[in-house]
Amino acid sequence: MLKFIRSLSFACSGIVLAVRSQRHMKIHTAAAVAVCLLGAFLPLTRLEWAVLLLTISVVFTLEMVNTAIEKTVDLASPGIHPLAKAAKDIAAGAVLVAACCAIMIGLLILGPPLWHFLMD
Ligand SMILES: Nc1ncnc2c1ncn2[C@@H]1O[C@H](COP(=O)(O)OP(=O)(O)OP(=O)(O)O)[C@@H](O)[C@H]1O
Repeated sequence: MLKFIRSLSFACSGIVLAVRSQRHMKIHTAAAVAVCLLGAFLPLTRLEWAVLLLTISVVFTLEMVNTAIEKTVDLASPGIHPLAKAAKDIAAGAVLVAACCAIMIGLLILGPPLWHFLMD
């Protein structure tokens, strides 16, 4: 049990470190808070909330994995290397794919009820 709590605290400090040190994590956090606040004012179904939360978690997870890959590459290959570039660019590309899909999902779910709310 004590080992589990220790592992949990290391994982939590990893989240805090990622949010504090990574500009993109701050942007994702601000976007996630804005989406949740907006969602709280709109009549969303449980399924829509589930999709929004899943989407937010995918973006956060990929950004943290991207950061971990960047740090591992910097440690393993401090000099310039084409494989280091490929690893970092592919990891960053994964975040970009998730972020673009998240924007589209957000528009699909929040767009119509927000439109009704503003037009009524
Ligand atoms: N060791 C390296 N060898 C070759 N190219 C690299 C190397 N390190 C970084 N690059 C190139 O420079 C780009 C920027 O790398 P950097 O480590 O600054 O990440 P970043 O995208 O600025 O991330 P962040 O701002 O989140 O720290 C990479 O995407 C890659 O194309």
